[in-house]
Amino acid sequence: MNETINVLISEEEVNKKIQSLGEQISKDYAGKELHLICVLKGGVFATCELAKHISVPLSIDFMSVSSYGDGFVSSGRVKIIKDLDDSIEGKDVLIVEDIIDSGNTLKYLVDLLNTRKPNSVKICTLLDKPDRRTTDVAVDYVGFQIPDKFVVGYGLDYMQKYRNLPYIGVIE
Ligand SMILES: O=P(O)(O)OC[C@H]1O[C@H](OP(=O)(O)OP(=O)(O)O)[C@H](O)[C@@H]1O
Ligand code: HPA
Ligand SMILES: [Mg+2]
Repeated sequence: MNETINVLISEEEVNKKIQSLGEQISKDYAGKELHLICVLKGGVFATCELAKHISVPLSIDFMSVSSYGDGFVSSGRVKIIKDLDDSIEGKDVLIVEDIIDSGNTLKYLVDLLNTRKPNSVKICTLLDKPDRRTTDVAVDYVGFQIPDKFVVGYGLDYMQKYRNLPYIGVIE
């Protein structure tokens, strides 16, 4: 079955926003090196686009976590599918996500990464759905706040589909 998808945030708006986030992050980390952590799978498009607009030296590592399975609602259990390859000890870490919804995933990740003695841990998310938050997490860089709708595109999936849409859409 094919779902109907309406555009919520256009490709141009998304790309412009990520560019400005990259410029802000470059200013904030001037004189430092940055270690980006891409949260797979959803964070992959935002991470790649953001990295292109960051001008301080950076490295990238990948962690794969999952809590939604194929549904619209978080299972509440965050499962590590793939851990980081490299140590983050002493590094300035920036976690890059596609969305913060309940907050379960980022809360779990921040708590986990903080046990590994990084110099700092900050969060950048393309989308923030504040109405759905059940766990408090401090987010440092937000692209867009969105209403309580299930969105797809730019890394976000519904049953593993639609991640490749170059815009943010809403399933109706
Ligand atoms: O704030 P939360 O309620 O935790 O929701 C946000 C998380 O859910 C999605 O990932 P998902 O677990 O579906 O895995 P995926 O990235 O592989 O699609 C999304 O990419 C975030 O990582
Ligand atoms: O709105 C969403 N869409 C896709 N995946 C998600 N994971 C959390 N929220 C969402
Ligand atoms: Mg994800």
